[in-house]
Amino acid sequence: MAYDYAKNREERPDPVKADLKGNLPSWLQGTLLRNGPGIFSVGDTTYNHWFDGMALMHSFTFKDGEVIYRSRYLRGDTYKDNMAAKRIVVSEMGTMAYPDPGKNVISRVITFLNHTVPDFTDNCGNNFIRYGKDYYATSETNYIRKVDPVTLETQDKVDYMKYLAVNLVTSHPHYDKDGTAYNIGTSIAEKGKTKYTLFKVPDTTAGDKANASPALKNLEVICTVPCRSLLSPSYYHSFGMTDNYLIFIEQPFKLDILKMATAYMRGVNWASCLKFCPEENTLIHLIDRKTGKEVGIKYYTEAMIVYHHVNAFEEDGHVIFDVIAYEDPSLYNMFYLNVLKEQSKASAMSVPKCKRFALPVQNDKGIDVGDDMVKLQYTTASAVKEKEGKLLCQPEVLCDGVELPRINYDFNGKKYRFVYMTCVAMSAVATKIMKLDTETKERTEWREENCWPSEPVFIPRPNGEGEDDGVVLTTVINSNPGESGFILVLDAKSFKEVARAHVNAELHMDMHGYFIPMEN
Ligand SMILES: CC1=C(/C=C/C(C)=C/C=C/C(C)=C/C=C/C=C(C)/C=C/C=C(C)/C=C/C2=C(C)C[C@@H](O)CC2(C)C)C(C)(C)CCC1
Ligand SMILES: [Fe+2]
Repeated sequence: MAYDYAKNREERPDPVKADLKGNLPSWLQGTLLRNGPGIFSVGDTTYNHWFDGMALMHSFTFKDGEVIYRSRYLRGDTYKDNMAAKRIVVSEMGTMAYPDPGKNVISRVITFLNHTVPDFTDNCGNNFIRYGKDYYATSETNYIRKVDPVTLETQDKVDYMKYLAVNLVTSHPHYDKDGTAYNIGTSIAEKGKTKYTLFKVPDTTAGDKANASPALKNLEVICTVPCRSLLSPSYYHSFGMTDNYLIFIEQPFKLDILKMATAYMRGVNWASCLKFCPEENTLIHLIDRKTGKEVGIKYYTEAMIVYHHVNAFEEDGHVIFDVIAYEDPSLYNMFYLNVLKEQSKASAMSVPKCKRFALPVQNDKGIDVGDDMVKLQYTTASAVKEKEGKLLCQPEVLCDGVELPRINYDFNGKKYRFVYMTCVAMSAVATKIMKLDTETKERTEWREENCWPSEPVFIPRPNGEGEDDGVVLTTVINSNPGESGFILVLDAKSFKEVARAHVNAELHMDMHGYFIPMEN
């Protein structure tokens, strides 16, 4: 049986108690929020791409041995405008929409000149971010939408641009132990300059800035990185962070600003303005978090496309970081709804690989050209000196066919061992999740017939011992006849089932989740 990606999914706003099998650990208290596209057609119009779908959020609340489920559409301006017009009128990455379908090219030009750029979407169907005390549904535009993490009701629309010149921002920030959030955005041709800005948002739940709302009011710029090509900034989806460094990959997968300027008029989507340049290399920027300065070494590697960073850490004068890397942009192309309909084409995706890079941070004076500067026993990753201050990095492949990586976030930026991921094999539907031991390369898998698990989220046991002391939560779409979907609780050490809670509602394929532990 195939999963129907194009089908509109229903919301279930009234809380329902899930049917529990097994025993939940008593310490597991909190809410797993998940986000993903859920509405794909309105009236006679349909989005071209699965990522474009209007957000459907869902949540699983673990409390006193019970699991409560609910789901709700994000009722942002995009949702309201589309619903009021009974057709898709707001453009997304993969779908260019026009308020008036009858318009010809000339009137499009006029509309274009009037608006310069059409309405930006606030359809935030990718992930959740916490800034200060607030939770936001996010995609990658300048708009984020505050949501009530209990009822999933849609609240204020917040515009990054009020606080910082950025047109695109990732939905994968990092958080330090004080709760400060770190993120990166691109500003396109602002005052003639195209640049990436790394910024941080202090936690406002404590201290004298506690009342600032939104927390973005307290945003501080860490540094800006100029784009290596002014008219084509790189696309990126996440970045890496260690105790002392930020890792930003400037990959040759770029937005062509000139093409974007005419996209609306030409009737093509934003995604068609993305170009992959395999003949170019990938630049790796290593930035000192305290000074905001780049390390004085140019690190580069061959062309690749990375969406998800896994983790990064420092050891013996190196910064080691793990990512999920592709050889081409086929992942994005595979998620066009017409491609997903034909399963055979869907298998044309290049295999995502979990790769480890090692960046020596020490000065390269006295090192011969051609020498590998990586001095770590446990990785075959290399960084060969090409000339003064320039290193060519070759990664070690830790594992093939994996995506949507999660770790024990208490180990973010620190030496770590375990990654939890979905397994990707020749299809847009994951049938397995796995735990990877990056030290021994051992893989432990969970699967069940006709079941499609989501991104696995690790929840640490409070005061737990060891990195994998906790549980892994994954929501499972169950296509076995007569059976319903469930949230699965696995013991993270053994990767064995502890409990499952069936929901009497249809689960949908989603993207990312965020766990909010219950306050004691
Ligand atoms: C470009 C641009 C503009 C427009 C920007 C817009 C609309 C941006 C929207 C960006 C969005 C929605 C980005 C979303 C990115 C999502 C990504 C990279 C998702 C990756 C997903 C993966 C790897 C999924 C994996 C899988 C899933 C989900 C299911 C599993 O079963 C199988 C598996 C693992 C393959 C403006 C602001 C109008 C003007 C300025 C420039
Ligand atoms: Fe993502």
